[in-house]
Amino acid sequence: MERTKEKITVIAQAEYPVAEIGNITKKVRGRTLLKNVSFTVESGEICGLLGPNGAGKTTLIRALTGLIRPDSGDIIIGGCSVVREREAAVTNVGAIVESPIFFPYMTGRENLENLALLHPNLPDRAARKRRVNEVLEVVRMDKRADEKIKTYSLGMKQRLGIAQALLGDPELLILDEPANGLDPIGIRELRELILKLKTEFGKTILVSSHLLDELQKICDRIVVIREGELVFAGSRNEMIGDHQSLEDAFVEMMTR
Ligand SMILES: Nc1ncnc2c1ncn2[C@@H]1O[C@H](COP(=O)(O)OP(=O)(O)OP(=O)(O)O)[C@@H](O)[C@H]1O
Repeated sequence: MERTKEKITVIAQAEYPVAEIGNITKKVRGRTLLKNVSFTVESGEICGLLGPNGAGKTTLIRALTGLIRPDSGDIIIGGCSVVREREAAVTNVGAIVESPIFFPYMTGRENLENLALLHPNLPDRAARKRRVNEVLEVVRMDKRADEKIKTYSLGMKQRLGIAQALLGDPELLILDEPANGLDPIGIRELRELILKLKTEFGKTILVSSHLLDELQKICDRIVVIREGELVFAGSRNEMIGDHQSLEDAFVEMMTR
């Protein structure tokens, strides 16, 4: 009997998208930043969000994290509406939006323990300490956790940012331009971490970047927006089609 129940839960999880963006429009001072954007992010996938400068990627990510409210349409994350049940919906999301901000004179661990106070599912000190240890290990920052942030490289800060995003064990992890400013070693470490989060921890990840080679290496699906409108949503291989690379396909799509 118990086994049947477990099975049903697993099937149900796999059947529904982790995030459903349904026809969202956002206007600011008469200007349309997002226009009827719809797509889904499926469970366990890495979805790349692409678009030229000013396309609306960060605006879309701000809507997904509940920082701004769409004028129309809805976003459902983990079954909860960001518009109608904002708090419940955003507990299903962990995000780094551009470079994460930490207190430089505190250690990585102290910063995370502070941020863990914001999570309702980490009610006591022992639970917070345990979770902070876990996420530090996942991002391979456990050995440097007791050093001050001001001694960290950008790559280490980005990994700590991902650790912060994982604190609440979210269904959906959103990374806005996480590779910005990283050197090739930092980019490789970040790529390995993102892939590990998918394969070992089953995370669903939405990642925006202008580094199309990187997205080609890690993404299962691609969503492209331009001037606030969706121009493509499909598998990475569908997007590449007959082109040599994702970059070629993207440039062709943008100049068509
Ligand atoms: N609060 C705001 N008020 C007015 N315009 C805004 C506001 N926020 C963003 N914009 C404009 O909306 C457009 C989309 O911005 P957004 O930051 O979402 O683009 P992006 O795709 O993330 O760009 P980039 O790749 O350069 O980071 C830009 O033209 C930007 O100037």
